[in-house]
Amino acid sequence: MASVETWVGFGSALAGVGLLWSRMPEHVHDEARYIISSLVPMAMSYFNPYEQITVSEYGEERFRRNKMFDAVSTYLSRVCTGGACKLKAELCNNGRDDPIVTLDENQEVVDSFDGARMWWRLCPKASKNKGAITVTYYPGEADKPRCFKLVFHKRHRQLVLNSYLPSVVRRWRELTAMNRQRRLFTNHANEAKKSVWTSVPYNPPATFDMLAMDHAKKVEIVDDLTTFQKGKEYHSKVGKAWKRGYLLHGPPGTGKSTMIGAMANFLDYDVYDLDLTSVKNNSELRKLFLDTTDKSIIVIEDIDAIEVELTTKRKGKKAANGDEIHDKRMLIEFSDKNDEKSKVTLSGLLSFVDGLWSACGSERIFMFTTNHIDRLDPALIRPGRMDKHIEMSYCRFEAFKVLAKSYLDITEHSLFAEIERLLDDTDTTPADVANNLMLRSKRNGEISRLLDEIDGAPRADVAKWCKRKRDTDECLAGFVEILKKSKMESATTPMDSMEEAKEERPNAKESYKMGRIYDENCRLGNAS
Ligand SMILES: Nc1ncnc2c1ncn2[C@@H]1O[C@H](COP(=O)(O)OP(=O)(O)OP(=O)(O)O)[C@@H](O)[C@H]1O
Ligand SMILES: [Mg+2]
Repeated sequence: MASVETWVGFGSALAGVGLLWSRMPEHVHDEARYIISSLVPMAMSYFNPYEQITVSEYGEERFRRNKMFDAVSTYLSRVCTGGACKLKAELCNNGRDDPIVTLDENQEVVDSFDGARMWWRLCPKASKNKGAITVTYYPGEADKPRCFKLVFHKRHRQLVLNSYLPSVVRRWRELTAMNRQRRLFTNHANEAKKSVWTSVPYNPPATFDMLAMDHAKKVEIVDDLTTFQKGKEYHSKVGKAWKRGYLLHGPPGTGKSTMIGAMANFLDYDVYDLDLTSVKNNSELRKLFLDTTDKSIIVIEDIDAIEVELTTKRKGKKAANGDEIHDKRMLIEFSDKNDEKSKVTLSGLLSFVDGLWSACGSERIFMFTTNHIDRLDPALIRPGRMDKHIEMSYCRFEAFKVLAKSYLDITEHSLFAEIERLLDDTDTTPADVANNLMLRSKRNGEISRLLDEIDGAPRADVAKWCKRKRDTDECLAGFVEILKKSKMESATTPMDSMEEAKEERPNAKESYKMGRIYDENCRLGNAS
């Protein structure tokens, strides 16, 4: 009976509040609604005993990837997938047969730490404003990136912040050190037209031992790299960013790319091969640089071709005033410059090499390669800009001996003296020499005959057998003939016409570069 009275009293009180509400002026309604809406979450959080931490894939400013996200992802996939029923498996191209298994989106897993329970969930990418039209500076910015949500009891807040999360990061570092796979990254435009890195496992076969070049120069480079790698304290003592810049220059086929592979092997660093043609502007370039990791080599190949593009922008005014433009590639690029779509500038690039931004990150090596050092902007080659200029040159006898050892497994031969003389008289690249010391195409028929003869034997055995059978004398004699021919040709071709021919006929690589620039212009709608 008493309870019925209570309900009746409660009903009349509600009716009274309703009447009061309807009599109140409109602005009081708004005020009251505001107070209620701010009180509700407070009341809810008072009664809710759980707290939540979000670990987003990208930082708030969407500028760089959140390493904590990677740490949590690796940690959970190694430690907590036991109780999960929705997983994702991926086979990495690293030669291993065991797939990498990670949590699928919206799958919740439970971890325990020091007696406390932690609930983790991977939330998918979501649109910030469903149905609404959002105008953003960057395409794709309207999306909320993927994130991990960690839920735990309020009383474990200090434990989570001071012990649990640091232990997740520590475990992540241990796991990545244990399963480290060197990677080769390259940038390309994603579906949102932003340049992003993608990577593949990277195990270059090149080492310094097989690199054909002047021995003293090789030792100097190896010493330089060793000093750099051990230079953490030295760099912080002298207040210098822990980075080093190399400019590799020399004709095509002299081993510049091979040298990068050898350096990556020697230092055990990742390689970032930066393709400037797919970077829209300086801010995109900055984001790419910030997304690189420590202990890495950042490579810009053929800087002369790209640099034409960059310097044209700087020299654009001069050219617009009517100066003659001699370089064909410059003309192609010039049309691009005028519409201001591409705004990567040389100064933007250099700010990472030795400018303000170079201090972001440590233990990084910048490598620029070029076939034409004489075509580079003086700003790029001025003293102190790149720490070391390394010239990769034509193959002389010392370098030849390295190749003979690698390809033919010999250190002495009666033809060596003649080869030494001929190499001094001709400009033969190590790539040409290597090519001539390999099983040449005219022997392909011979190989297939041998394969037929020993039908059924395992391929590896056949290959070994063929290699043993290879006639070193014949190979070297053939090489001597090629060198003699090339010496005769260079003696009969007047120097001037050789230079002209070089200028007029771009080699395959230059055509490729021109094609790449042309394609880029087509993409931007500038091709004429
Ligand atoms: N110095 C060298 N030592 C050993 N091998 C070499 C050397 N130079 C070239 N080679 C051989 O020639 C091939 C091509 O060389 P590489 O790509 O390194 O030349 P590059 O200087 O980078 O040429 P480009 O200027 O065209 O990029 C290599 O795969 C390697 O087998
Ligand atoms: Mg190269």
